[in-house]
Amino acid sequence: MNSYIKEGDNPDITEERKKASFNVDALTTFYHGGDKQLQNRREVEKYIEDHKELQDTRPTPFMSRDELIDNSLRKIAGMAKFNEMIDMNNIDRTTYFLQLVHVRDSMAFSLHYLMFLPVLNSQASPDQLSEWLPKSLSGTIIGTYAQTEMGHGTNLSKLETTATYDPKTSKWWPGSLGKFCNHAIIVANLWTNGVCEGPHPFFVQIRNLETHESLPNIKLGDIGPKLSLNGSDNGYLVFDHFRIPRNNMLMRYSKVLPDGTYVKPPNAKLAYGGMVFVRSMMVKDIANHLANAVTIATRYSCVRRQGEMKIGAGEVKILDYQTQQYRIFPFMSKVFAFRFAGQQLQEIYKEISKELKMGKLSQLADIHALSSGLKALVTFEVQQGIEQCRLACGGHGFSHASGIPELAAFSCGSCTYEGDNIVLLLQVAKFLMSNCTNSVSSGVCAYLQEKNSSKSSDLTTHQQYSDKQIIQDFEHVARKSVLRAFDKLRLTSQTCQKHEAWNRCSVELCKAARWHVRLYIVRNFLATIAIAQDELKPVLRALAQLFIFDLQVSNKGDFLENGYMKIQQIEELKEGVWQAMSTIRNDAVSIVDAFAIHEFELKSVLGRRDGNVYPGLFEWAKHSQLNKNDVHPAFDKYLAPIITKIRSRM
Ligand SMILES: CCCCCCCC/C=C\CCCCCC(=O)SCCNC(=O)CCNC(=O)[C@H](O)C(C)(C)COP(=O)(O)OP(=O)(O)OC[C@H]1O[C@@H](n2cnc3c(N)ncnc32)[C@H](O)[C@@H]1OP(=O)(O)O
Ligand SMILES: Cc1cc2nc3c(=O)[nH]c(=O)nc-3n(C[C@H](O)[C@H](O)[C@H](O)COP(=O)(O)OP(=O)(O)OC[C@H]3O[C@@H](n4cnc5c(N)ncnc54)[C@H](O)[C@@H]3O)c2cc1C
Repeated sequence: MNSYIKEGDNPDITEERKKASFNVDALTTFYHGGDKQLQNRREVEKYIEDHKELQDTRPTPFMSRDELIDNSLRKIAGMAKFNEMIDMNNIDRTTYFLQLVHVRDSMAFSLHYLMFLPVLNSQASPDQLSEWLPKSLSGTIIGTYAQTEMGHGTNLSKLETTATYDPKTSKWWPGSLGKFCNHAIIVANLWTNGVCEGPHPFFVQIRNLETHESLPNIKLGDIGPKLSLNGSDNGYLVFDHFRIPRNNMLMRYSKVLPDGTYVKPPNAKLAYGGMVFVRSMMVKDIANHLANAVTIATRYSCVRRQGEMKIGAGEVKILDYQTQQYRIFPFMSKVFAFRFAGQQLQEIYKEISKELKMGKLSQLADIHALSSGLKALVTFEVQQGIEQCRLACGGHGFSHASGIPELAAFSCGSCTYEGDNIVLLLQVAKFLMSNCTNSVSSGVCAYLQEKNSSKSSDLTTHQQYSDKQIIQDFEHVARKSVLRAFDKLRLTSQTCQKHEAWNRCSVELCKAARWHVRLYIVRNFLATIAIAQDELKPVLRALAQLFIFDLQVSNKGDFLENGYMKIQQIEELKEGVWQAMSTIRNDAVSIVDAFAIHEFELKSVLGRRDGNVYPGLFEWAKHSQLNKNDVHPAFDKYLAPIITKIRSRM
């Protein structure tokens, strides 16, 4: 019996659950990475269900900004009582606990956990750690990561905040900076002995630890309402010749000696490690936001009946329209593709950061390129997918009752923070160009050196399209795109300066970077489902085929070029798309059930597990302040006098 089926559920959604062709719990375990991860999730969910002080007092879309901040801090204060759930030895459970308490409200301490602690941990010297880490873990030190300025976020080399050894700019954007944190890791250009040594991180106290007032020569404030994340006080910080001790420069890798001598790090970019960490963590997390949106759109599409396919036969579930399936299912498949890529990226990051800690830097460029590429491509695709899921829900999708507007607003920030996506794709392109010049490329770039690649695809039918053939075809397209950009850059560089040539080729370079990342995702998706248990292979294969075939059909020009594929082969791939969607249709609700997203996270009337949407919408509307009185006071105040005057003249 499917554990998702319960008494009182909407009959349409129950009918869907009875169609499942696979074991939902088995897919949940596979999707979440095993029993231990699942147990972590269940513990956290039960814990929060049992502790009201960790829950929202009312749906957050009805809250003002002050209420959001209050709600966020109340839950943080509540969490402080439950520090048994903050276990640095069980990061997965701790991260989920933080995420399920705050969901998409972005709590006032996001940056403390997401960047301040990791950067301190990785950039501070052992002595600095022993002094600052215990207070930072206990919460007496609350920090943020303040790198971006009003005038500079991307171009770190031109940061105007200077840290002059013994010698005015504003930091702008950092989360929690405005009102709540009392410390910050400040990234500033270091000047010592009259030389600029580039961006470096500094540990800076910014508020009085007793009164919490801004320290002298520091101005702090909130930057104002944003598209989302309004539960966080993204702020500004103005330094005016603020002095800090030499020892407040994080000195694990580089140092300034008492006489001002600068000791170089093994690699200047080790100082950027915090950004690589967050980019590596973000991908799996942002894929989960797409999983939320796909869950909402899929479940709602099974309880929403609209229009008759056959006159007189009664209105159909909108998920029976092929167009509705095509709006949702490709993004359902992307949830798996991006989650598996994000999972793999976190594993790679963990391995490489161990090597970096031991001073082995050979993989630094690789992890920078991989984390930048996946962050740039996945955040953009997720933003597109959440919007399609909103559109799939029609008018109710536009209401905060659906949960989708909050998801859309939250996810789109990820295309900008932690590095603008275009800027990061250009970083991947730099990495690729340098691998084009290498005589031998290893790892993720080995395909660039393939000299005897096939001149045409040997795809026959989509049923027989093997993993090997798929990867060969994607390697062909990615290699062609990268080498075309390389040749364009080489030729352009013969007619103008290097930086101008780079700019004139930058669109092609971004296209090449995207194909490189897509190849990585496709390869990883196929490898991941190859190790799944047999009973899950059919549904996972259908999802992988949908992801891959739709990607090829949507970019058919790249596959048709130079006759690599024939139009008949593209038509064959289209058939594969329709076939995959038809296979997925009967399992759609069970696939999203397998994401096992708790109602606290989904925050959606349309996507609720029981499918009882319409009664739920009325319950939701009762929270509106406008419904406190039948006649709104503003009517009596402004409109009634005018209407009375008009009537008196009639
Ligand atoms: C659990 C997950 C939770 C997810 C979220 C939860 C919700 C929380 C809500 C909100 C959180 C928001 C957090 C956001 C925090 C921030 O936004 S922090 C600020 C982020 N800022 C950036 O990312 C700035 C982007 N700009 C840059 O990184 C650099 O300026 C640049 C890469 C664009 C350019 O670097 P630059 O040094 O100026 O010049 P280049 O010549 O391009 O690079 C020189 C060489 O250095 C290599 N490199 C560059 N960056 C890195 C790096 N990070 N790591 C390693 N190597 C790097 C680059 O490849 C060049 O190498 P070569 O010389 O060998 O080619
Ligand atoms: C929700 C949110 C939270 C944030 N939290 C923090 C935080 O906690 N700490 C922190 O330090 N920062 C934070 N930031 C700032 C964020 O990191 C920057 O906004 C981001 O790095 C982009 O930099 P920018 O704003 O300077 O954009 P810009 O670089 O000004 O981007 C504007 C446009 O210029 C283009 N562009 C810029 N440079 C180039 C180039 N070299 N080549 C081609 N095109 C280019 C971009 O592609 C983009 O289209 C946050 C931002 C947001 C939205």
